[in-house]
Amino acid sequence: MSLDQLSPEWRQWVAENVARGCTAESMLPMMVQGGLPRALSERVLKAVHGAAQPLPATQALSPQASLLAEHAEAAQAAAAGGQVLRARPRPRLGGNRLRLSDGCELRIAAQLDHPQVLLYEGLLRASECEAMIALAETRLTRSTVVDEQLGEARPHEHRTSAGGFFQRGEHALVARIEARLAELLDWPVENGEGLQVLRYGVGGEYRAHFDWFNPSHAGSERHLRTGGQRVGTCILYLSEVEDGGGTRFPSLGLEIRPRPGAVLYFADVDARGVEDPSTLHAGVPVLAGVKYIATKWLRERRYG
Ligand SMILES: O=C(O)CCC(=O)C(=O)O
Ligand SMILES: [Fe+2]
Repeated sequence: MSLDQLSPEWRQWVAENVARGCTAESMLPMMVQGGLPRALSERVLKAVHGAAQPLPATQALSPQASLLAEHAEAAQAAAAGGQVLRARPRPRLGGNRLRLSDGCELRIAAQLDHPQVLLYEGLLRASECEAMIALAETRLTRSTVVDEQLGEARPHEHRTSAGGFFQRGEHALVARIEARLAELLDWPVENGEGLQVLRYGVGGEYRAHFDWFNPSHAGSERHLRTGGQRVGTCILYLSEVEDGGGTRFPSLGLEIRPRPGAVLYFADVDARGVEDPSTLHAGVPVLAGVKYIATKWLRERRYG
């Protein structure tokens, strides 16, 4: 059957959207835009929309709890008249403790539903945090921000950190972290930007900003062309910071304090896939010590 020709991620996407009651007309453009051949997408949609029952999603890929929560959110969005524009990662929500296929054990430390924010502890061991810092140390340069009009990266007084980029899979450790995140968030490795390690000294900060590209800014176009919108952000905390250096969401009154090995995930878009202004966030100034984090932005589609 045509469904067998889809990757597990696409099978699950199809299953969820059929279960949500999305029409073939709304799903087809998203499949084609996501890189599936049109003829195959049409065959799949014909097959699934002809079926009396929604397709069961596989347990292994998505714990039931995660599916239910996501469905409830989508149902709410649909009830509010919203149409699902983009898919987004599906962070694992089931169970206080999670085990990934490479044996990594995590704990869900905090969860917020709107916007979707998850704090997982235990993504990295202490030795892995130290190894990431050591790998990055040789390539740290002054961080930049994207110019709103030109789309170019340039240093800015609002972002006083030093950073170093890693290509996807550049080192075994980088690849291992990427595989864990992909499994934890149920989002393909290929849709992720490379990991970026940031170092903030005392006074270093990243003032309030959005990670999504503002579609109304001229400079966003060239970024959106490759990989589409940023749909999720991962911040991996690599060091113990003596004082300050939290990640703060001013409109939520929420601040996450750095804890080595933990990862903060938040969805940059709401359940319909629309850029979410409540994700405004900042790296607050470091008051004592040094803050190291690794950031990964997840794109709507295959990136690079
Ligand atoms: O430093 C932080 O805690 C936040 C970093 C951040 O927002 C980013 O790199 O986009
Ligand atoms: Fe950010």
